[in-house]
Amino acid sequence: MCTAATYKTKDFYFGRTLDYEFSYGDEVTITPRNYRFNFRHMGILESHYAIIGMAYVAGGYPLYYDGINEKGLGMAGLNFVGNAKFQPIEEGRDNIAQFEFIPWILGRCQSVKEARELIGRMNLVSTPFSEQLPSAQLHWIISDSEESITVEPVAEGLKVYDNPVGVLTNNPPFPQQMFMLNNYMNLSPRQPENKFASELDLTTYSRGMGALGLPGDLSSASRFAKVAFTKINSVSGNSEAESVSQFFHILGSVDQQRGCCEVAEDKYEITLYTSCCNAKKGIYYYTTYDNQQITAVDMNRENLDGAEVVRYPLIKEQQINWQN
Ligand SMILES: C[C@H](CCC(=O)NCCS(=O)(=O)O)[C@H]1CC[C@H]2[C@@H]3[C@H](O)C[C@@H]4C[C@H](O)CC[C@]4(C)[C@H]3C[C@H](O)[C@]12C
Repeated sequence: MCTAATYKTKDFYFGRTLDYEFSYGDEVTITPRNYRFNFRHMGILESHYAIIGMAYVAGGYPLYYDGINEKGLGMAGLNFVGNAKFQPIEEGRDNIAQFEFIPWILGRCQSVKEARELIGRMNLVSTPFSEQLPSAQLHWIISDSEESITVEPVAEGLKVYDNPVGVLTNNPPFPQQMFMLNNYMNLSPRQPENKFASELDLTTYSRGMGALGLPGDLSSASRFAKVAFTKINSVSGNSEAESVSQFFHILGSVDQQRGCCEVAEDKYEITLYTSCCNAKKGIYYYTTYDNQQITAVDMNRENLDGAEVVRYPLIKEQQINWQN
């Protein structure tokens, strides 16, 4: 399972948790403007917006899981297993392989509005990256500081939904996730009043009772509600440190601890990494399961006019700051 979220203070933040039972070899990867993207059905894109994000780099090619571009647009792919369907190649449309979707959008669009236009001409096809890396069944969130959309490749084609919460998890399809928020409309960060029975002397015996009923399990539908509630009620200062800190707390509300989600005997899904991008400044912050110290990579400290990807292997070991 995975969870993605947006957050706005003075700047705009975009990030995700990546929950899985193994890592492909994730690296913070910067693709500068002149890296030649060779699209399988669309030819070569000689120059494009620079991108920073998490990727598995295979044979020099950045297979992005999530990222932002230099214009402040963010995009993340999350599992959508069983529902994701890719189309056959169609003449006259922009045929984009599933693994090319993130560079196609982040390389060419400044905003969600522009992304909608490109997606309108697009046909998402299942051309695999390689025999060893077949198409992943994903759906995507695309966000800028003003709005978010969810893109779902289903049997009928690509569905694009407005995403007013700025949150995405996994199954079921997005309209159902949104519908289920109706179940929680009564929840509040404030203490409840006794509406149950006036003749009973019911009291608030604990803080936090206004959100009693907010799910805490790791299912995708529960994480959707939990992170939406946390994000929407979040309060933080505007500074970079306060915003980044609050963002990690928002995604921390759906963190997966080893042992709580068994996927096979003795195999557990865990939060492999959590990311938080300052989309305005081009900074990719992350923590990993064993390293809760925030690490940052700033795309603007690299030569964005270059032609080769720049890779930062994750610092995965715990960094304890001893005080004595
Ligand atoms: C496994 C990841 C999604 C994690 C997730 O959503 N887990 C939820 C589990 S559950 O179903 O809901 O139970 C996805 C997100 C991005 C994916 C990667 C990216 O799409 C980039 C390439 C794409 C290639 O086609 C396959 C390898 C790959 C490198 C993908 C491997 C894997 O499918 C990733 C890493």
